[in-house]
Amino acid sequence: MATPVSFDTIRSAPKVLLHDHLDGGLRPQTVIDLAAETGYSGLPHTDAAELGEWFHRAADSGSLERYLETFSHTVGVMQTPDALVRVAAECAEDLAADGVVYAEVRYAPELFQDGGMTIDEVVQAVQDGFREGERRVAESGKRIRIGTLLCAMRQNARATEIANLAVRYRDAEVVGFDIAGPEAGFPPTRNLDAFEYLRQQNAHFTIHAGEAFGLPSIWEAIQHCGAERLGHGVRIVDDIKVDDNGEVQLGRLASYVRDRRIPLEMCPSSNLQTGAAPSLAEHPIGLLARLRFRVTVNTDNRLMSHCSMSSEFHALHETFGYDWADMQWFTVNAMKSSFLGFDERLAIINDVVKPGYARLMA
Ligand SMILES: O=c1[nH]cnc2c1ncn2[C@H]1C[C@H](O)[C@@H](CO)O1
Ligand SMILES: [Zn+2]
Repeated sequence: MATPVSFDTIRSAPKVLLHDHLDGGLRPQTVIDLAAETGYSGLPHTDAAELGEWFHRAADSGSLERYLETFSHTVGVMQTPDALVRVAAECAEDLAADGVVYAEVRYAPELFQDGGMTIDEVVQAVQDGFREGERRVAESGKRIRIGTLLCAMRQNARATEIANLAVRYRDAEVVGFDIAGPEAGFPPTRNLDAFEYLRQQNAHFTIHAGEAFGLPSIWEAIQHCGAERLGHGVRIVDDIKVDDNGEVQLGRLASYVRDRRIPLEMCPSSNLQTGAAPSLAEHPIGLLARLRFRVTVNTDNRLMSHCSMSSEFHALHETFGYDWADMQWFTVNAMKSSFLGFDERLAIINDVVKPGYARLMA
């Protein structure tokens, strides 16, 4: 008989995470410890439970801009190499404890230079932290692999420099590039040089698009910039019509995204907080999964959204009735869409993901 689906059994299932921000996933106690160690005095609370609650409430703002304001505190305490090593190592441990077997964790190196670190020192510290975290996880008898994506912030003008950094560290588990930050007023085409450079280097990139802004942003990300995946991409539903009889009609852009199997890095809890979807029941993931878009499930910011891969899967199970087969589908979708090489993706799917779900479904 199949294992019943519950939060605890979902935690034991192998999961793959493609969209998680390093500076959005700190443990509240770590924020407090690092603030004390580094002399950061701006925290609204010094009790871990209260601080965790504060992040969640403050991020629950209905707007992406206000949601992003909460990052000033996490970024504020991540300005030394030691802080970055600790945050990255704990990130690997927390994800592994939640049953994540492969993750692509992203961050913007340019945000961590206030204390004088060079951009290379930032990347090296984060890489050291992830390797340390992977080692601790292996010691505990589990296994996780973490690739990183380097983000450039839309509002700054350093995309080409950060793209170059991603290429320089591509053989050290930096698997790709992204642009993040406020979407309205900062179209991805501002960074065309960076995307052109990455394509010439045969490098991988995703773009946050179609979260706070609609179809033009998605269209630019794919057709002008050449994004392989879409961060969020929820607004692709604006190009899908469902009539009163339930008949579905896809516009040209939605068809293109589905036909080309362009992965959607969907982050349901985050979308509820920024106002990109009104409720989980009305979240476009239901329709997009039913239409067999290449949907993946992600956390975005575990601290701000007070979530994990397991809590996202569990909420989706309760809302849409997704079962183990659906969770395996999301997980295989994610692994197929990762920026690892083909052989490595296949090995994780065949050796880890499929046997894990087979056990749960047996
Ligand atoms: O959902 C998001 N949309 C756009 N930008 C975001 C989102 N979540 C986090 N960020 C920003 C804030 C972080 O400081 C930055 C790099 O991780 O990315
Ligand atoms: Zn994001």
